[in-house]
Amino acid sequence: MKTKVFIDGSEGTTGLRIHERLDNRDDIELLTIAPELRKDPAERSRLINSSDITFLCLPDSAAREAVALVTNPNTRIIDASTAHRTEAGWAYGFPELSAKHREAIRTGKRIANPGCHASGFISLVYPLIAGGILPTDYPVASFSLTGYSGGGKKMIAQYEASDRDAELDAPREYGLSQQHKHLKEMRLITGLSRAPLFTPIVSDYYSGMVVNVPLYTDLLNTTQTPESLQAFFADYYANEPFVKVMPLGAESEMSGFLSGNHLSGYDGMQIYITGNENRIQLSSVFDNLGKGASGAAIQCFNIMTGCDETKGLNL
Ligand SMILES: NC(=O)C1=CN([C@@H]2O[C@H](COP(=O)(O)OP(=O)(O)OC[C@H]3O[C@@H](n4cnc5c(N)ncnc54)[C@H](OP(=O)(O)O)[C@@H]3O)[C@@H](O)[C@H]2O)C=CC1
Ligand SMILES: CC(=O)N[C@@H](CCC(=O)OP(=O)(O)O)C(=O)O
Repeated sequence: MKTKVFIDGSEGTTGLRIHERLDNRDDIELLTIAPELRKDPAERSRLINSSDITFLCLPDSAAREAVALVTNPNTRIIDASTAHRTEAGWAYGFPELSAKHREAIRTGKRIANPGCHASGFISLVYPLIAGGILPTDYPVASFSLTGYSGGGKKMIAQYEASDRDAELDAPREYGLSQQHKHLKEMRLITGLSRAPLFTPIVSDYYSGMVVNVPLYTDLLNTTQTPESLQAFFADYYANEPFVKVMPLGAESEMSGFLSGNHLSGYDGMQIYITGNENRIQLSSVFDNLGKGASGAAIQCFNIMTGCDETKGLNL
Protein backbone atom coordinates (compact mmCIF):
# COMPACT_ATOMS: atom_id res chain seq x y z
CA MET A 1 0.00 0.00 0.00
CA LYS A 2 1.25 3.49 -0.84
CA THR A 3 2.16 5.90 1.97
CA LYS A 4 -0.03 9.02 1.83
CA VAL A 5 2.17 12.09 2.13
CA PHE A 6 1.31 15.76 2.54
CA ILE A 7 3.90 18.54 2.38
CA ASP A 8 2.68 21.58 4.32
CA GLY A 9 4.67 24.50 2.90
CA SER A 10 5.38 22.75 -0.40
CA GLU A 11 6.07 26.04 -2.19
CA GLY A 12 8.94 27.04 0.08
CA THR A 13 12.63 26.23 -0.38
CA THR A 14 12.63 23.07 1.76
CA GLY A 15 9.16 21.95 0.66
CA LEU A 16 9.99 22.25 -3.03
CA ARG A 17 13.15 20.15 -2.61
CA ILE A 18 11.20 17.45 -0.71
CA HIS A 19 8.51 17.47 -3.38
CA GLU A 20 11.14 17.14 -6.12
CA ARG A 21 12.73 14.16 -4.35
CA LEU A 22 9.41 12.35 -3.67
CA ASP A 23 7.49 13.20 -6.82
CA ASN A 24 8.25 10.14 -8.93
CA ARG A 25 8.33 7.50 -6.18
CA ASP A 26 5.91 4.64 -6.69
CA ASP A 27 5.60 3.89 -2.95
CA ILE A 28 4.04 7.29 -2.23
CA GLU A 29 0.72 9.01 -2.88
CA LEU A 30 1.31 12.75 -2.68
CA LEU A 31 -1.68 14.72 -1.37
CA THR A 32 -1.65 18.17 -2.92
CA ILE A 33 -3.28 21.41 -1.81
CA ALA A 34 -4.89 23.91 -4.17
CA PRO A 35 -2.53 26.94 -4.41
CA GLU A 36 -5.21 29.38 -3.23
CA LEU A 37 -5.85 27.26 -0.11
CA ARG A 38 -2.26 26.56 0.91
CA LYS A 39 -2.55 28.77 4.02
CA ASP A 40 -6.12 27.80 4.82
CA PRO A 41 -6.13 26.03 8.21
CA ALA A 42 -9.24 23.95 7.44
CA GLU A 43 -7.86 22.57 4.16
CA ARG A 44 -4.40 22.02 5.68
CA SER A 45 -6.06 20.19 8.57
CA ARG A 46 -8.04 17.99 6.17
CA LEU A 47 -4.89 17.01 4.27
CA ILE A 48 -2.69 16.58 7.35
CA ASN A 49 -5.28 14.25 8.88
CA SER A 50 -5.70 12.32 5.62
CA SER A 51 -1.99 11.64 5.45
CA ASP A 52 0.13 8.86 6.94
CA ILE A 53 3.08 11.25 7.10
CA THR A 54 3.09 15.05 6.81
CA PHE A 55 6.26 17.08 6.27
CA LEU A 56 6.09 20.56 7.82
CA CYS A 57 8.23 22.99 5.79
CA LEU A 58 6.98 26.13 7.47
CA PRO A 59 8.09 28.97 9.73
CA ASP A 60 8.10 27.94 13.42
CA SER A 61 4.74 29.52 14.27
CA ALA A 62 2.96 27.85 11.34
CA ALA A 63 4.62 24.52 12.25
CA ARG A 64 3.25 24.77 15.80
CA GLU A 65 -0.17 25.64 14.39
CA ALA A 66 0.00 22.60 12.06
CA VAL A 67 0.79 20.23 14.94
CA ALA A 68 -2.22 21.58 16.82
CA LEU A 69 -4.35 20.65 13.79
CA VAL A 70 -3.49 16.94 14.04
CA THR A 71 -6.47 14.87 15.21
CA ASN A 72 -5.75 11.58 13.42
CA PRO A 73 -3.78 9.44 15.92
CA ASN A 74 -2.06 7.60 13.04
CA THR A 75 -0.71 10.69 11.30
CA ARG A 76 3.05 11.04 11.74
CA ILE A 77 4.84 14.38 11.45
CA ILE A 78 8.33 15.32 10.24
CA ASP A 79 8.89 18.97 11.15
CA ALA A 80 11.72 20.81 9.33
CA SER A 81 11.39 23.90 11.52
CA THR A 82 13.06 24.81 14.82
CA ALA A 83 9.76 24.58 16.71
CA HIS A 84 10.00 21.10 18.29
CA ARG A 85 13.67 20.04 18.23
CA THR A 86 14.17 20.17 21.96
CA GLU A 87 10.65 19.29 22.96
CA ALA A 88 9.76 16.15 24.94
CA GLY A 89 7.99 13.52 22.86
CA TRP A 90 9.85 14.45 19.67
CA ALA A 91 12.59 12.28 18.17
CA TYR A 92 15.64 14.18 16.90
CA GLY A 93 16.05 13.29 13.23
CA PHE A 94 19.76 12.46 13.10
CA PRO A 95 19.78 8.64 12.97
CA GLU A 96 23.57 8.27 12.73
CA LEU A 97 24.10 9.58 16.27
CA SER A 98 23.16 6.30 17.95
CA ALA A 99 21.02 3.18 17.62
CA LYS A 100 18.62 4.84 20.07
CA HIS A 101 18.18 7.84 17.78
CA ARG A 102 17.50 5.61 14.76
CA GLU A 103 14.97 3.53 16.71
CA ALA A 104 13.18 6.64 18.01
CA ILE A 105 12.79 7.82 14.41
CA ARG A 106 11.66 4.40 13.16
CA THR A 107 8.86 4.12 15.71
CA GLY A 108 8.13 7.81 16.38
CA LYS A 109 5.01 9.78 15.56
CA ARG A 110 6.73 13.16 15.87
CA ILE A 111 10.14 13.71 14.29
CA ALA A 112 12.04 17.02 14.47
CA ASN A 113 14.47 17.50 11.61
CA PRO A 114 17.78 19.00 12.79
CA GLY A 115 18.74 22.60 11.95
CA CYS A 116 21.35 22.93 9.22
CA HIS A 117 24.16 24.50 11.31
CA ALA A 118 23.20 22.19 14.17
CA SER A 119 23.52 19.12 11.93
CA GLY A 120 27.17 19.90 11.19
CA PHE A 121 27.97 20.85 14.77
CA ILE A 122 26.27 17.83 16.31
CA SER A 123 27.79 15.42 13.78
CA LEU A 124 31.20 16.43 15.23
CA VAL A 125 30.52 17.05 18.92
CA TYR A 126 28.04 14.28 19.78
CA PRO A 127 30.47 11.40 19.04
CA LEU A 128 33.30 13.14 20.93
CA ILE A 129 31.19 13.46 24.07
CA ALA A 130 29.66 9.98 23.71
CA GLY A 131 33.20 8.60 23.31
CA GLY A 132 34.49 10.41 26.44
CA ILE A 133 37.00 12.46 24.41
CA LEU A 134 35.55 15.94 24.85
CA PRO A 135 34.83 17.21 28.38
CA THR A 136 31.19 18.30 28.58
CA ASP A 137 32.33 21.70 29.92
CA TYR A 138 34.78 22.29 27.03
CA PRO A 139 34.38 25.92 25.83
CA VAL A 140 33.50 25.04 22.24
CA ALA A 141 33.71 27.74 19.59
CA SER A 142 32.35 27.06 16.14
CA PHE A 143 31.89 28.93 12.89
CA SER A 144 29.74 27.88 10.02
CA LEU A 145 29.80 28.98 6.41
CA THR A 146 26.47 28.72 4.58
CA GLY A 147 24.92 29.53 1.22
CA TYR A 148 22.08 32.03 1.14
CA SER A 149 19.30 29.47 0.50
CA GLY A 150 19.58 28.71 4.25
CA GLY A 151 17.58 31.89 4.79
CA GLY A 152 14.59 30.60 2.76
CA LYS A 153 12.62 32.46 0.07
CA LYS A 154 13.15 35.90 1.57
CA MET A 155 16.94 35.70 1.67
CA ILE A 156 17.11 34.04 -1.76
CA ALA A 157 15.15 36.98 -3.19
CA GLN A 158 17.52 39.46 -1.47
CA TYR A 159 20.64 37.78 -2.85
CA GLU A 160 19.20 37.31 -6.33
CA ALA A 161 17.80 40.87 -6.71
CA SER A 162 19.38 42.85 -9.54
CA ASP A 163 19.57 46.00 -7.38
CA ARG A 164 20.92 44.30 -4.28
CA ASP A 165 23.10 45.96 -1.67
CA ALA A 166 26.86 45.73 -2.38
CA GLU A 167 27.41 44.35 1.15
CA LEU A 168 25.92 41.07 -0.08
CA ASP A 169 28.92 40.54 -2.36
CA ALA A 170 31.05 39.60 0.66
CA PRO A 171 30.62 36.84 3.27
CA ARG A 172 28.59 38.24 6.21
CA GLU A 173 28.75 37.18 9.84
CA TYR A 174 25.47 37.09 11.73
CA GLY A 175 23.99 35.73 14.97
CA LEU A 176 26.32 38.24 16.66
CA SER A 177 24.32 38.46 19.89
CA GLN A 178 25.03 34.75 20.47
CA GLN A 179 21.35 33.88 20.39
CA HIS A 180 21.18 31.86 17.20
CA LYS A 181 18.13 29.61 17.16
CA HIS A 182 20.22 26.43 16.80
CA LEU A 183 22.20 26.95 20.04
CA LYS A 184 19.56 25.22 22.13
CA GLU A 185 19.62 21.97 20.16
CA MET A 186 23.44 22.11 19.81
CA ARG A 187 23.77 22.07 23.59
CA LEU A 188 20.90 19.80 24.51
CA ILE A 189 21.50 17.05 21.97
CA THR A 190 25.27 16.87 22.53
CA GLY A 191 25.18 17.18 26.34
CA LEU A 192 27.51 20.21 26.46
CA SER A 193 27.10 22.03 29.75
CA ARG A 194 27.52 25.47 28.16
CA ALA A 195 26.31 26.87 24.88
CA PRO A 196 28.99 27.05 22.19
CA LEU A 197 30.29 30.40 20.94
CA PHE A 198 28.75 30.16 17.50
CA THR A 199 29.39 32.33 14.46
CA PRO A 200 27.42 31.64 11.28
CA ILE A 201 28.57 33.30 8.05
CA VAL A 202 26.30 33.62 5.03
CA SER A 203 27.93 34.01 1.67
CA ASP A 204 27.09 34.75 -1.96
CA TYR A 205 26.40 31.25 -3.29
CA TYR A 206 23.15 29.28 -3.36
CA SER A 207 23.63 26.24 -1.15
CA GLY A 208 26.08 24.16 0.82
CA MET A 209 27.92 24.59 4.08
CA VAL A 210 31.03 23.91 6.15
CA VAL A 211 30.64 23.77 9.94
CA ASN A 212 33.87 23.89 11.94
CA VAL A 213 34.77 22.84 15.47
CA PRO A 214 38.36 23.66 16.47
CA LEU A 215 39.97 21.76 19.35
CA TYR A 216 43.05 22.22 21.54
CA THR A 217 44.29 18.68 22.09
CA ASP A 218 45.71 19.42 25.56
CA LEU A 219 42.19 20.25 26.78
CA LEU A 220 40.72 16.89 25.76
CA ASN A 221 40.12 13.99 28.17
CA THR A 222 42.41 11.65 26.25
CA THR A 223 45.52 12.06 24.10
CA GLN A 224 44.46 12.65 20.51
CA THR A 225 46.11 13.37 17.18
CA PRO A 226 44.55 13.99 13.75
CA GLU A 227 45.25 10.30 13.00
CA SER A 228 43.51 9.00 16.12
CA LEU A 229 40.49 11.29 15.67
CA GLN A 230 40.17 10.30 12.01
CA ALA A 231 40.15 6.64 13.07
CA PHE A 232 37.63 7.40 15.84
CA PHE A 233 35.18 9.18 13.52
CA ALA A 234 35.64 6.60 10.74
CA ASP A 235 34.70 3.89 13.23
CA TYR A 236 31.80 5.89 14.69
CA TYR A 237 30.20 6.42 11.30
CA ALA A 238 31.26 3.10 9.73
CA ASN A 239 28.50 1.70 7.49
CA GLU A 240 26.56 4.96 7.51
CA PRO A 241 25.89 5.81 3.88
CA PHE A 242 25.16 9.48 4.53
CA VAL A 243 28.26 10.35 6.59
CA LYS A 244 31.65 9.84 5.02
CA VAL A 245 34.73 10.40 7.17
CA MET A 246 37.45 11.51 4.80
CA PRO A 247 41.00 10.18 4.91
CA LEU A 248 43.58 12.55 6.37
CA GLY A 249 44.84 14.98 3.75
CA ALA A 250 41.73 14.62 1.53
CA GLU A 251 41.50 18.42 1.36
CA SER A 252 44.73 18.46 -0.68
CA GLU A 253 42.64 17.17 -3.59
CA MET A 254 40.90 20.55 -3.43
CA SER A 255 44.24 22.40 -3.28
CA GLY A 256 43.95 22.65 0.53
CA PHE A 257 40.58 24.46 0.47
CA LEU A 258 37.23 23.38 1.91
CA SER A 259 34.61 25.00 -0.24
CA GLY A 260 31.16 25.85 1.12
CA ASN A 261 29.42 24.52 -1.98
CA HIS A 262 31.43 21.28 -2.25
CA LEU A 263 28.34 19.08 -1.66
CA SER A 264 25.71 21.43 -3.08
CA GLY A 265 22.94 19.31 -4.60
CA TYR A 266 23.85 16.23 -2.56
CA ASP A 267 22.19 14.71 0.51
CA GLY A 268 25.26 13.28 2.25
CA MET A 269 27.86 14.74 4.60
CA GLN A 270 31.67 14.60 4.66
CA ILE A 271 33.81 14.98 7.78
CA TYR A 272 37.36 16.33 7.49
CA ILE A 273 39.98 16.21 10.23
CA THR A 274 42.81 18.70 9.74
CA GLY A 275 45.44 20.45 11.85
CA ASN A 276 48.26 19.04 13.94
CA GLU A 277 49.03 17.44 17.30
CA ASN A 278 48.28 20.67 19.18
CA ARG A 279 45.32 22.15 17.34
CA ILE A 280 42.80 20.13 15.38
CA GLN A 281 40.02 21.43 13.18
CA LEU A 282 36.98 19.23 12.58
CA SER A 283 34.83 20.20 9.61
CA SER A 284 31.47 18.90 8.48
CA VAL A 285 30.68 19.59 4.82
CA PHE A 286 27.16 19.15 3.38
CA ASP A 287 24.26 20.92 1.68
CA ASN A 288 22.01 22.98 3.96
CA LEU A 289 19.12 21.89 1.70
CA GLY A 290 20.31 18.25 1.67
CA LYS A 291 21.56 16.62 4.88
CA GLY A 292 20.81 20.02 6.47
CA ALA A 293 17.08 19.91 5.62
CA SER A 294 15.21 18.01 2.88
CA GLY A 295 17.68 15.14 2.51
CA ALA A 296 17.61 14.47 6.26
CA ALA A 297 13.80 14.70 6.31
CA ILE A 298 13.50 12.12 3.52
CA GLN A 299 16.10 9.89 5.17
CA CYS A 300 13.87 9.93 8.30
CA PHE A 301 10.82 9.25 6.13
CA ASN A 302 12.59 6.23 4.62
CA ILE A 303 13.43 4.89 8.09
CA MET A 304 9.84 5.45 9.27
CA THR A 305 8.38 3.60 6.29
CA GLY A 306 10.92 0.76 6.45
CA CYS A 307 12.44 1.26 3.02
CA ASP A 308 16.09 1.69 2.01
CA GLU A 309 17.37 4.71 3.95
CA THR A 310 18.95 6.21 0.84
CA LYS A 311 15.92 5.82 -1.47
CA GLY A 312 15.38 8.83 -3.73
CA LEU A 313 18.40 10.65 -2.33
CA ASN A 314 21.54 11.85 -4.01
CA LEU A 315 24.67 10.60 -2.27
N1 LIG B 1 16.40 26.67 3.91
C1 LIG B 1 17.14 25.87 4.68
O1 LIG B 1 18.34 25.59 4.39
C2 LIG B 1 16.57 25.25 5.89
C3 LIG B 1 15.30 25.57 6.39
N2 LIG B 1 14.83 24.96 7.51
C4 LIG B 1 13.54 25.27 8.11
O2 LIG B 1 12.47 24.74 7.33
C5 LIG B 1 11.35 25.56 7.41
C6 LIG B 1 11.00 26.04 6.01
O3 LIG B 1 12.11 26.83 5.57
P1 LIG B 1 12.31 27.30 4.10
O4 LIG B 1 11.76 26.29 3.17
O5 LIG B 1 13.72 27.72 3.98
O6 LIG B 1 11.38 28.61 4.14
P2 LIG B 1 10.67 29.36 2.94
O7 LIG B 1 10.44 30.74 3.44
O8 LIG B 1 11.44 29.18 1.69
O9 LIG B 1 9.29 28.60 2.81
C7 LIG B 1 8.30 28.58 3.82
C8 LIG B 1 6.97 28.31 3.14
O10 LIG B 1 5.96 28.24 4.13
C9 LIG B 1 4.83 28.97 3.64
N3 LIG B 1 4.00 29.39 4.77
C10 LIG B 1 4.22 30.38 5.66
N4 LIG B 1 3.21 30.44 6.56
C11 LIG B 1 2.33 29.46 6.22
C12 LIG B 1 1.09 29.02 6.76
N5 LIG B 1 0.55 29.59 7.83
N6 LIG B 1 0.48 27.96 6.16
C13 LIG B 1 1.00 27.37 5.08
N7 LIG B 1 2.16 27.77 4.50
C14 LIG B 1 2.82 28.79 5.08
C15 LIG B 1 5.47 30.14 2.91
O11 LIG B 1 4.54 30.75 2.05
P3 LIG B 1 4.95 31.95 1.04
O12 LIG B 1 5.48 31.23 -0.17
O13 LIG B 1 3.66 32.63 0.78
O14 LIG B 1 5.96 32.78 1.74
C16 LIG B 1 6.59 29.43 2.18
O15 LIG B 1 6.16 28.88 0.94
C17 LIG B 1 11.71 26.74 8.31
O16 LIG B 1 11.25 26.50 9.61
C18 LIG B 1 13.22 26.77 8.21
O17 LIG B 1 13.78 27.43 9.29
C19 LIG B 1 15.55 23.96 8.10
C20 LIG B 1 16.79 23.60 7.66
C21 LIG B 1 17.42 24.28 6.55
C1 LIG C 1 21.56 31.66 6.03
C2 LIG C 1 20.54 31.49 7.12
O1 LIG C 1 19.89 32.44 7.51
N1 LIG C 1 20.39 30.28 7.63
C3 LIG C 1 19.45 29.98 8.68
C4 LIG C 1 19.47 28.51 9.00
C5 LIG C 1 18.41 27.72 8.33
C6 LIG C 1 17.93 26.58 9.19
O2 LIG C 1 18.55 25.59 9.46
O3 LIG C 1 16.75 26.84 9.76
P1 LIG C 1 16.01 26.03 10.88
O4 LIG C 1 16.62 26.28 12.17
O5 LIG C 1 14.62 26.50 10.88
O6 LIG C 1 16.13 24.63 10.55
C7 LIG C 1 19.84 30.67 9.98
O7 LIG C 1 21.03 30.73 10.30
O8 LIG C 1 18.92 31.01 10.73
